Amino acid sequence: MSTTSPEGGRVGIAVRRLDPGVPLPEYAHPGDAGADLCTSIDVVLEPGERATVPTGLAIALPDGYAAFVHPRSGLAARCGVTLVNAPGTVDAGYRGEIKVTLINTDKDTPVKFTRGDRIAQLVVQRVERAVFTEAGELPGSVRGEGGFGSTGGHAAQR
Ligand SMILES: O=c1ccn([C@H]2C[C@H](O)[C@@H](COP(=O)(O)OP(=O)(O)OP(=O)(O)O)O2)c(=O)[nH]1
Ligand SMILES: [Mg+2]
Repeated sequence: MSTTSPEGGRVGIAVRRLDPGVPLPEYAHPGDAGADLCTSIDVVLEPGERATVPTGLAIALPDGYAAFVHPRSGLAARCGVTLVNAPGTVDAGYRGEIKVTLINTDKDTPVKFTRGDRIAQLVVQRVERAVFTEAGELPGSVRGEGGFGSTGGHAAQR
């Protein structure tokens, strides 16, 4: 099966279930950018704890694509659960299991996930490969070297 043949205008991605009971990534609505990923295990995150959680899935992305593991905003807002490495990058050549490194940022409340719960979302994107060429000087720009808050307006400074 080709991973590059578009299906209904979408890119086709081969998915291997390492755990036969887990669902494939699924878009909850038409037009969603992220397809939900589920945990293949039961896991409890104590306050402040992180864990790398298996999804039971491996994928083969076509060359020129990458997939990014993003947090779910509902989990972040309701429970304080996010990803340590948001967004996680899944390379086109990666054939291992997709894993999700969750952290419970809440100070008091443990969060329990049961096998099959949606824990993150996968955004598939085309990506450019760059050629990095050393240069003694860079072309000028309006921003120049200003960064890291150079435009001001940070709450902590008020
Ligand atoms: O949230 C994530 C992030 C990465 N990966 C997998 C896919 C990716 O292709 C591989 C390597 O990720 P990354 O390059 O971010 O990690 P690294 O620490 O640089 O490892 P490596 O030395 O293997 O590149 O790990 C996941 O399953 N989930
Ligand atoms: Mg890497």
